[in-house]
Amino acid sequence: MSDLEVRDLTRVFASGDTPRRAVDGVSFTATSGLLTGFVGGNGAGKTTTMRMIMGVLAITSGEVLFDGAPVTRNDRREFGYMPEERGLYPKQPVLEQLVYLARLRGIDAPAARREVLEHLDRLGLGGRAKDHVEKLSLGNQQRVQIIAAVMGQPKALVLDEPFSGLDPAAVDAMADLLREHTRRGVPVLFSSHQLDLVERLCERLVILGGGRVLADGTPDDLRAKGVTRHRLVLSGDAGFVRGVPGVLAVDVDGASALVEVHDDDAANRLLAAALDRGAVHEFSPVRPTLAQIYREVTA
Ligand SMILES: Nc1ncnc2c1ncn2[C@@H]1O[C@H](COP(=O)(O)OP(=O)(O)OP(=O)(O)O)[C@@H](O)[C@H]1O
Repeated sequence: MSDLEVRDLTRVFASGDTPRRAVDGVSFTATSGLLTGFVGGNGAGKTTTMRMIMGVLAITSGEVLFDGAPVTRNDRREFGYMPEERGLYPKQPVLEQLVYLARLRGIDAPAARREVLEHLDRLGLGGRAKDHVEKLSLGNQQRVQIIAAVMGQPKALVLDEPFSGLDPAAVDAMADLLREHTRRGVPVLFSSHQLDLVERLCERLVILGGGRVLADGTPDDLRAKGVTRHRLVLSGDAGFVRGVPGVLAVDVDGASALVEVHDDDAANRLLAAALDRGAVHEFSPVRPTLAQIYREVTA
């Protein structure tokens, strides 16, 4: 069971006269056996962080640890990496290319062929083994890229946007595949802009903004820190909620309102005012979605 950890990781790009801190003191752990989602807006620093983890970009300061010790070249050789710039050769057949990549990882030829064919079948590409990569749709090329990253029992997986461009069936197949790796005790770190997907899949989350960690924890931890909203459903019009002190009306639609209450007193005032007007059919907390938490922490 080996965690992948970054400590105070920083990368400064010298662009003209004004150096830019694209990653600025980032620390987090991708725990072994868990799926960690890495989210953040465009330019937040996710790709730069992953490149430093993989050693394809020099670190300005800070460190990357694997299994509690500074990561070595040999460790990284055994990590599965899916880079942002997809690195397939367009004019080489799929099977040949994947077998070649597997052999670079030290897998012998028959085992490599067996593993590649199994993965192709699993991801619905069994009939495309002899096609050149360039003949595949972008989503199917993405599946090939994923296979390239997960072959040969990697010790950790670092995947930059592995789900982008995949259809729902491929997302499910891919999620199953990643879970198999977490079950082996491997840390899996993946970046994504698809918050609904991250919410569904991840056991841990790291939210990055402006090169810094804005929030880090399990989805439940982050939800507990977010603002809880309440849904109020009445028999009559709910528009009065707009005038209750300490209550922010997020959405009012006829007899139903979604509100944020600042404290328990405001909640009591709201409920009393509602009861004065007639029957209250529902007054219940609404768990914040990851998208809502994301908006709050990146605001
Ligand atoms: N080689 C480079 N030279 C100069 N600046 C760079 C370089 N690579 C990245 N940057 C800058 O670093 C910042 C972080 O970029 P990065 O690609 O890591 O973000 P990201 O979170 O992966 O974004 P996206 O979601 O858009 O892929 C951006 O402002 C980017 O312009």
